Formats: sequence, C-alpha cells, structure tokens
Amino acid sequence: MAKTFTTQDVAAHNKPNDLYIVVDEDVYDLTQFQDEHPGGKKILTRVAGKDASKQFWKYHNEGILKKFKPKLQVGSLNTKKVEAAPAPAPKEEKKEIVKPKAESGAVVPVPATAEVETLDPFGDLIPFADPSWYQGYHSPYFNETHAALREEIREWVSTEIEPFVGEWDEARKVPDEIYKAMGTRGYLAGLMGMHYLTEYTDNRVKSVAPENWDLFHEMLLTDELSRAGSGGFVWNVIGGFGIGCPPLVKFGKKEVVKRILPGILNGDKRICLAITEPDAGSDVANLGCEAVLSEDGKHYIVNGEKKWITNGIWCDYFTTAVRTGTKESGMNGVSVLLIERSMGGVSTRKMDCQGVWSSGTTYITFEDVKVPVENLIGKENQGFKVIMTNFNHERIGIIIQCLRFSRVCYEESIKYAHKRRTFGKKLIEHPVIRLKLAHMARQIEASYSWLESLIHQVSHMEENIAMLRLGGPIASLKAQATVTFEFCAREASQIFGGLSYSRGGQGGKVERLYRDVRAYAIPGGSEEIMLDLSIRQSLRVGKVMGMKL
Ligand code: HEM
Repeated sequence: MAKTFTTQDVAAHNKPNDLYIVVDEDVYDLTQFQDEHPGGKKILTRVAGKDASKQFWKYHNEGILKKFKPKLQVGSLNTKKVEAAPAPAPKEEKKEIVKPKAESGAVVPVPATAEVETLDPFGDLIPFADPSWYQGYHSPYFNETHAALREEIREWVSTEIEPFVGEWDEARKVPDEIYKAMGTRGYLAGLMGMHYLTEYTDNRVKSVAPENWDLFHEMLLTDELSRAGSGGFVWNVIGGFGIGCPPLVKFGKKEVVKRILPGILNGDKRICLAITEPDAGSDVANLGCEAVLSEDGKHYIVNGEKKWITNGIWCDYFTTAVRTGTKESGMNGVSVLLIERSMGGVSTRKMDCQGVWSSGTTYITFEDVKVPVENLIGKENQGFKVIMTNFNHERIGIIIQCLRFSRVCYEESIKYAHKRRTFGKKLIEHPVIRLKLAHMARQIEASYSWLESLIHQVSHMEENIAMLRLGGPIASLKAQATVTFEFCAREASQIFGGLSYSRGGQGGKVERLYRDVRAYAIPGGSEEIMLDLSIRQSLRVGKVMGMKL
C-alpha cells in the first residue's frame, strides 16, 4: 500500500463522517464500513483516529483482516518497516550429522539412517496444531515435493478460501470458480487413490511432477484443504468427485471414460456417487432403485430414489448403485451405472441438513431414465465389488478430514486461550484448560501416526489385497477419527464458550465444525458398523494368515 501516514495524520480522521483507525501500523478507513460493522458503530467511534490494534485483536481473528484489508486499508504508518523482498533461497548446505556419542553407563540409540535430514519447519509452529513433520521432526514419508505442495495449497487456502468459507456455508454454496480452480490447478486428477491421471487432462499440479505424485501428496491435499475448517467446503470440492469418479476410471468402459473424464478433471463437469436410499444405507445389499434391461438389450430403464447424495444438486453425472437382479439376490443383484443428467428423468432437490451446508446434500429421483448399456460400470450384478473397492479410499479421505478438523479445533482453542482472560489469568494459565488441550493433542497425534502408517501400507499393497487386509484397520481408524473429531469439537466449544454457540466471529470455525461432526460419524460407514467390521474383517484376515487362538 503506497500511502504513508503519521499518527497525527490519522488522528485528524476522528469523526463518524471521517473515521480512520490503525491496526498493526496499517491504516483503515472505516467511514463507509461502520454502518455494517457487526460489532456496532459506536465502538468504532470510540477509537476513531487512534491505534485500535489491542481492541481489534481482542474481538477478531486473522481471517477478518485477510478478508477486509483489500477493501478498507488506505495506507500504513510511516513507522512501519517496509517488508523486505524474500531473500533468495540459501544454497543447499550439507548439514553436519551429529552422531550420538556414548558416555559410560548411558544407552545411546543409534539412528538406523543417520543421513536422513528433516524438512524446514513450516507454519505457525504451534505444537500439535500441524503434523510433527511440519515442525522439524524426522519422517520416512514426506520429502521436498510434499513440502512444496503443502506451501502451494496453504497459500491458496489461506488467501482465497479460509476467509470466505463461513459465507459459503451460509449461502449453501461454494462459488463455481473455486471448483473450476480445483481442475485447473491440477488437483482433481490427483485425488483418486492412484497414480496421477495425466492421460485425460493437460492440467498439472504446479509444485509436483505427475511422476512423483504419491498417496502422501493426495493425503496432504485433502489435509491442507480441510484446514479451512469447513466440512461443507471440503465435500463441495472433493466429496462427490472423490468417491464418484474412481469407480468410473477403474471399471468404466474406455469409450465412456474418454468421452466424459476430461470435462470432469478440468472442473467443468461434476460427478457424484449415488448409493444411499431412503431405506438403505450401510446395508448396500438391500438397495431398491431398479434398473431393468430394455427388450432390445440396449438400455437400462432406471426408477428409484437416492438420499443424502453429496454434490448431487450440481452434478452432471451420477455413479449410481442399482438393482439389476431380484430383491432376494441381495448384493449379487447390484450393479453400478453411470447416469447422465442429460438423459432426462433425473430430478434433484437440495436437502436441509444439520451440517456440511455448502456441500449440496441432495435427494434424487430417477424416473424412467434410459441409460445405455455402455454406461455400466463393472459387470452386471457385480456392482458390489465396484462399491467395495471404493470404501478404503473414501474412509481414508474421511479420516484425513476429521483429523485436520480436530487440529483446527485444537489450534483455534490454543490461540484463543492465549488471549482470553478470565479470573485475572489467561485461559492457558488455567490447568483445566491445558488438560482439555492435552486430551485433544494426544488423540490427534496417535490417530495421525496410524493414518500415515496405513497410507504407507496402501501405497505398497496390491489393490485387492489392500481392500481385504486393510479394510479392518481402516474401518477402526475411521471410527477413531470421528470420535476424536467429536471430542475436539466439544472441548473446543467449551473453551470458546458463548463464542462457539453463536455463528460467525471468533468461535465461528468451532461452531461450524461442531455442526459438521455427524456428517462424518454416520456416512461412509457409521461408527458402530466400522468398529464391528474392524474386528470381523481383521479376524478373517488373521485366519488366512494362520492366526493361532
Ligand atoms: C478493520 C477494522 C474492522 C473490521 C473489518 C471489523 C469487522 C468485524 C466483523 C466482520 C465482525 C463480526 C464477527 C467476526 O466475523 O469476527 C466484527 C465484530 C466485532 N467487532 Fe469489529 N471490525 C473492525 C474493527 C473493530 C474495532 C477497532 C473494534 C473495537 C474497538 C471492533 C469490535 C468488534 C466487536 C465488539 C465485535 C463483536 C464481537 C462478538 O460478536 O463477540 N471491531 N467486526
């Protein structure tokens, strides 16, 4: 901002019809804004012409300045240091590896790989608010390409997304250009639990070459997007796509994939997964939406309803589970069809739900929709396998989001606890508050380590084997992650008090996430079903492995 002011200059703008204030040595003209200021007009008049930094930080968080700065800032104080241009990256210096020396009587662990170096610290460095590899811890999973991606996404999220997710939630929609950017930034092509899909789009991720892309990049993408602290936003941009698109890519007919995938990966067209029905959720074998083959064998005629379908309202394509066999055939009579809105007979209605408001939860009706047989995904009556193959990927996505949301609750709480004072002390000085933070942190870190380990396993196992062997642990971690999220949202809410009971403002993220909890604990396999499956499936695997009881 070019214009500079002295404190005397600012002091002259001290009336309601000419009202400037200073926050952190930047000067803001609030003359027009004061009428719409949610905290009131009078409170601003009291600090007109003055440095109001202290008052400002008492009532707001960083997001407010990011959002309003471009509109309200008119300059800076002459005392403000000009921000130096970023220094050129230092030449790679070989760090000296300090080898532990044994002293008599002491046991010194010798690192297995003494040459491994840590990545540069990144972010606010608040313990546990980011994963430990952001804070100079050693990690076998993350390298410079992950660090570069982390920086790229964080920059985008903190400037163009995080300050606006509250508005988008209230409006029940994320602007279309954000979804489009997910395509042009090359993110959609990297979100399918497999290699980076170069063959269907020219878009590329700026900081990571496709050949270097791995499941930890995908994890990081979801994790950093979730840092915006809105389940609605994350589900809007990756919810329907992340579960609706992989079955098409893996099991769809080549011609169909070639025809529609480029439009999807570029962010122009949208796809979702339609399985759940008013009367069938986790028990997929009970599906009723029927697809009957036409007499000439060229089409399926689809009739039925789908409920709680993420993104459905905006979608062009629906990866849909239908019944092609008899009711009695259970899971052996289920197929998956790619239904296109343009085929006619598809109606979508937005549902009003407790949380994830901007994700577009939808009720769908199919009425005599004529679907060409080429749109069958996988084989007829073998749709259950297609659906099952998707589950691990979907659940890992849910786990990543829940753990980051838990961190957001923790991060918001620890920041607030450092500024809010009660009974003459900062909240952080009260042991009862530190206890809450400690219980959040231990659950987050333990769950995150298990997540890293499971992603490492998925990366190294053949897909069918991973589906069987990791189904149990992933189900267990899904339940662990949603319980952790619920706990953190609750405890953060207690720390924020009334501020997280009302919407928006300093406790806004916590209030929103608290509302989003059930959207994670129920779909993708409810906690109860996950926990039961974790033991049943693991015992099955144990038996094959030769378990001795
Ligand atoms: C750049 C200047 C300012 C902007 C853009 C701004 C913006 C806002 C916004 C958007 C809110 C709604 C709550 C939220 O989203 O956090 C709010 C609330 C509030 N603001 Fe400001 N504000 C500014 C300066 C100030 C100053 C200088 C004071 C105090 C002297 C103040 C006091 C308050 C209070 C008391 C609330 C209500 C907080 C609550 O609901 O708990 N604001 N402000």
